[in-house]
Amino acid sequence: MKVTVVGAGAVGASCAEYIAIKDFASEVVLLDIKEGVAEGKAMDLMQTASLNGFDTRITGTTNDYSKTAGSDIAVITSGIPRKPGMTRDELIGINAGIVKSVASSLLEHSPDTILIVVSNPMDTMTYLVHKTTDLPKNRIIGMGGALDSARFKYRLAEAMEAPISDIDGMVIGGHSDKGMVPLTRHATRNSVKVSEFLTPERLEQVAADTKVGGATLTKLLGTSAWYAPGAAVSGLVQAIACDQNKMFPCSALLEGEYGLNDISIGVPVILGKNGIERIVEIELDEAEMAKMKESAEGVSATNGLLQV
Ligand SMILES: NC(=O)C1=CN([C@@H]2O[C@H](COP(=O)(O)OP(=O)(O)OC[C@H]3O[C@@H](n4cnc5c(N)ncnc54)[C@H](O)[C@@H]3O)[C@@H](O)[C@H]2O)C=CC1
Ligand SMILES: O=C([O-])CC(=O)C(=O)O
Repeated sequence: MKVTVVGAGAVGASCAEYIAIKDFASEVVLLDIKEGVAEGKAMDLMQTASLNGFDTRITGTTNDYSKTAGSDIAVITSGIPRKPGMTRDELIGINAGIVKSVASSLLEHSPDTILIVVSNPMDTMTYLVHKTTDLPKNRIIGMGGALDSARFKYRLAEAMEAPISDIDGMVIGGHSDKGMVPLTRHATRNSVKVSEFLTPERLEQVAADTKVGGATLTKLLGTSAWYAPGAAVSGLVQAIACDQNKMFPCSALLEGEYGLNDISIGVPVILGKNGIERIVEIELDEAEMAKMKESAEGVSATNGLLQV
């Protein structure tokens, strides 16, 4: 199993590290345009192999796509991150060009690969890859909901003073401060609805904190987060590589599901060896459906800024 990660920055390197530590891939190739950076990070990570007990071989390359040939899965993290006070949408001008050319170079050398898009604004970058490549829709996956759901569970556990392993919950919709739709009504602590433990006001606060999870970290760090994003990507990669049939909310191209068309947005999907094995349509109530519709309008407006 060969995995390429384009962008050896904060998220790319974290993602490579988690993939290696989980030890399910034979090879991870890191690629970056900055001379020597991918090679350096790959070497540094390889020097953790005997300490962390993995056999995955990590190599780095400066923009040589021939080294990525035959990748089963390729992750796109190349592009600029936001700074405090910015929205993810503001990154579109620079990141669209990068994501489009990276996807095309990857496919030249790995025509059968499954692409995972991470660069922001992620739903729109995923849509861009759908529009500019001829890959079937199951092989283009946007990562956002897995991360947002992890943050939702963190906030729920914090509010309930419960261990995170007790909590289950999911965030769908667009990966943006306003567009996320935390499914509070469906969230549970060991199968018991979270509304049994928390007041409606506290649950509102949990949802609000979840939605600005990325912005909160960006303010603290001066750039956006990387540990949880890297871990979330590694979870998707593992589900595909190991044909786990695991369910994650991912940005997927919709053709009528949830009443939406011609948009890539976060919905629950089953991930296995073919990428998106299927989209899961869960029953949403009127309020949840209205939030999803509003979220989709936001993503569509950003898609409208693309020049494709
Ligand atoms: N979807 C999600 O949930 C998340 C998305 N992100 C996004 O991921 C992206 C990367 O974030 P960070 O790793 O923190 O940024 P970073 O600045 O640390 O790393 C980005 C890397 O991309 C490289 N790069 C730029 N153009 C390239 C090209 N044409 N080919 C190859 N490499 C290229 C840069 O040299 C840099 O090393 C950002 O757009 C950020 O907003 C970050 C966290 C979560
Ligand atoms: O907040 C950002 O810009 C990066 C990101 O998407 C996240 O951490 O959720």
